[in-house]
Amino acid sequence: MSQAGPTGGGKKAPTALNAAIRTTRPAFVTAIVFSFFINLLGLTGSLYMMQVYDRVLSSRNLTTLVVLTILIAILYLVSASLESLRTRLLVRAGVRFDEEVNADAFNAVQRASLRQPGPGHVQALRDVDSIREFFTGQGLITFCDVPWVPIYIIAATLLHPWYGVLAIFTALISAALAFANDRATRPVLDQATKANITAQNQALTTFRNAEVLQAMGMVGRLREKWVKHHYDALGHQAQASDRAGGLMAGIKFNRAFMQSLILGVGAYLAIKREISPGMMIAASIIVGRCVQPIEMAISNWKSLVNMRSAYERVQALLRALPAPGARMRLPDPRGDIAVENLIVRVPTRDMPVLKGVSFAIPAGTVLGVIGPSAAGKSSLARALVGVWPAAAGCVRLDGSDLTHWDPEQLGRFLGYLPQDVELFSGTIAENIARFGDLDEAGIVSAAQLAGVHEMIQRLPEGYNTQIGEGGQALSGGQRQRIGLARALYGLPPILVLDEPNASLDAAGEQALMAAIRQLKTAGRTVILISHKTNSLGLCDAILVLADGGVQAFGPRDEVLAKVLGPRIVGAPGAGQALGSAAQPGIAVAAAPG
Ligand SMILES: Nc1ncnc2c1ncn2[C@@H]1O[C@H](COP(=O)(O)OP(=O)(O)OP(=O)(O)O)[C@@H](O)[C@H]1O
Repeated sequence: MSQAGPTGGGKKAPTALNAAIRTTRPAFVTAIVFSFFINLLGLTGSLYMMQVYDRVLSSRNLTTLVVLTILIAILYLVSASLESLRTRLLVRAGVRFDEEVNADAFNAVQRASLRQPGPGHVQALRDVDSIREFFTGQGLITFCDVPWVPIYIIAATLLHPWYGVLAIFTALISAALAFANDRATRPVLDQATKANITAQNQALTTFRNAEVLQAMGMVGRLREKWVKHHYDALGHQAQASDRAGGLMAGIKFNRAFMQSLILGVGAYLAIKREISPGMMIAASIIVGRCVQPIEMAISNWKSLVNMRSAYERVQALLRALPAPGARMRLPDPRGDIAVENLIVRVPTRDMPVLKGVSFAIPAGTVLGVIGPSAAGKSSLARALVGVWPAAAGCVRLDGSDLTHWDPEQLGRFLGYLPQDVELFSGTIAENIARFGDLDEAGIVSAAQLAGVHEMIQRLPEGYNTQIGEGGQALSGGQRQRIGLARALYGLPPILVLDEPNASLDAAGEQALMAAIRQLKTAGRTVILISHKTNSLGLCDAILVLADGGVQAFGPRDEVLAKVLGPRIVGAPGAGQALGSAAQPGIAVAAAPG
């Protein structure tokens, strides 16, 4: 096994995968010991045959036959029990293995998805399954049998040294073929797996946009893209099968010829009276069993190669995105926010999207964030809730750098409504309660605050309505309002709302304004990103972003006066003026306070 293989983590930092292997190693070692006895008992068939041929047939003694038959039945029963125990042991070890690694793998997939959104990272969870299945299924058992080939060689040698030589020769040829098989197929199978993963990911993202494909006749073109990767995978698989096919033919020849050769050699030795006919039959079985584990290993080689690639992929992911160290529990935040010279990069790009943003607001402030498209408003929202890390500078919450908080603890104090509201499969109540304990009063009051309680009550199952994958059973506006209720759940001290009114009707907007007013009364800090301007009237302060930098920041009227000129602040249509005079592309109107 390579350095990165399941038994060795090299000099690199150990991961949950190493820990899982370490925890389950005793079970695997026990399974190997069981395999020893199972293989030892595997000799009983040939010994029985030898005794029947040489003892029972020559002496015509039926009592011996009965005793031998009872004995072999007992030995077979022991062997079957050991096999069953071995399977149970491996299955339980598999569960323990999974328990050790699944949380870290899931969290690493989550971190990877934050860096680069897409379905591809989920492959790591499938990879953990393949590793577990290898270790607990036929894969490991097959390879457990290989080390006991020497037992059969010794048994064959005890029958006659020539058989020992034949057994070694046969095992060596099979091993050479297995090695050749690995060399020939591993790189191609690796490429096939990669192409397969790419094809599957592409299909996943394509079908997520099934409506767009249908409406604009894009199915054919996107299918062509998928087919390219799919054929790529098929081509590599075919190439691997071609290469393995030739070797399998060699293996078949080896097996057939050796069986005959062993019988031929046996006949010669029997004629020379060096062995009995019973020994001749037993030897052909024993030498055959030298080849069997090796052949099984060859046919399971693909699963070993796949497991090894899966292991390396998971290990690489866990190493690239290690779990952050434990954080000290900080006191519950009030909601003071200070952003200090914040530089943020899109995780997949070098170019910063926020280029030294600084501002500070005390707890209880409602801050409006405006600016043209691509100014960096959503990027700032992501940085404020700790989704995108600061490349330089920092975001402070009650004076503590955001990175000093335990994300799970911090999450309770944050309400975040992203621009693209993503709800999860489950009930409305579960979604509002963020899939935590269902605090019914809290759920209803969050829904009421978001102005969505009546709408939920009109649904057939009310709060228990299943909303389907991604909330597909709801309209865009409903999704946004339930997303708002989720953000408001538990009245967190800080709320970051990214275009919360993008899909709202007039009633929805009114509910949103009422909610912000109540949040303000309750002393919550609200960051409100909006292209719509009727919400600006509720803001205490305004931050104008442009090209990733702060263009203006301060009390609402001051900023508007600075951007628009004092004469038109608060005047009807002021937003239009801001939109055209200062920020092309934004319609900002000062709303009644
Ligand atoms: N996931 C991403 N991958 C790559 N680039 C991104 C990503 N998200 C944002 N960007 C880039 O970052 C810049 C700022 O985007 P951001 O979404 O923060 O702007 P915005 O001000 O919220 O715009 P809008 O008002 O249109 O929502 C843009 O140039 C955008 O291309």
